[in-house]
Amino acid sequence: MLRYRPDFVRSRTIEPIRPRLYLISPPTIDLDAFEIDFRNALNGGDIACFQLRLKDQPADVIRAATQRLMPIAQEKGVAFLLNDDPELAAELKTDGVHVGQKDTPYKQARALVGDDAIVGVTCHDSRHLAMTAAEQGADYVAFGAFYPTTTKDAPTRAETDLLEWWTSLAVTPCVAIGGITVDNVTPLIKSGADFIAVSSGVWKYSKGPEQAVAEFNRVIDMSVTS
Ligand SMILES: Cc1ncc(COP(=O)(O)OP(=O)(O)O)c(N)n1
Ligand SMILES: Cc1nc(C(=O)O)sc1CCOP(=O)(O)O
Ligand SMILES: [Mg+2]
Repeated sequence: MLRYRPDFVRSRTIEPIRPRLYLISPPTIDLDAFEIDFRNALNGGDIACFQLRLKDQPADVIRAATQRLMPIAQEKGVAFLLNDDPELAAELKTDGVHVGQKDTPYKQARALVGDDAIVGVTCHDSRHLAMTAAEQGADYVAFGAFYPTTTKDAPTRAETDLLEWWTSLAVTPCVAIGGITVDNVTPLIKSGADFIAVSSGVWKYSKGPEQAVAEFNRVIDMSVTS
């Protein structure tokens, strides 16, 4: 099966890495209205992947959103991941799934979606959780929340030294998440985050999602060259 996969392997070279944007949906959406925002965001510039994170929505709502949005993402080479539910991800043949510490455990999620799919794991601010997830074979580990966020009641705050530590020793890529905006993303880029996960910083950007994605990419390009 063809799967859309960003390069979830970091080679350790002296070249600075260029982090990529990891888009996360709002927790609830009106599908017709969101499709327009989504298309606009995808037109804004480079995006590695998109996570459909419709919290506590019925499976049929998630099915309908996936069937509508996944082809749009894949057409642009953007991997489509489902949050929380590896069984539904397997049924819908998404490119991957993201699981947290209170969701299906990594090994079970992997068994459900198969070896070709992307499986990412929330590791909060924990080195131990990240090492465990990476050893088990996770495609990425996610650290957060780096900044205050109103999207989720995030249980931990992560600091940039965690990214520096992780990227100095691990090859499994790391995702930085939580309250990230175009105005506060630079320290995360400088600390080595491989992926920058953003929800409200794109969907609630004053100039709209297309400009937000363009601006994130501009800041990323500036930060890796300066
Ligand atoms: C990329 C990414 N990182 C972290 C999370 C949070 O997952 P989780 O802790 O399971 O919380 P919910 O998102 O399910 O509320 C994520 N979804 N994506
Ligand atoms: C889904 C999620 N997980 C977090 C964690 O800390 O694990 S923070 C978060 C919210 C991300 O949305 P925004 O970019 O709007 O802050
Ligand atoms: Mg979860």
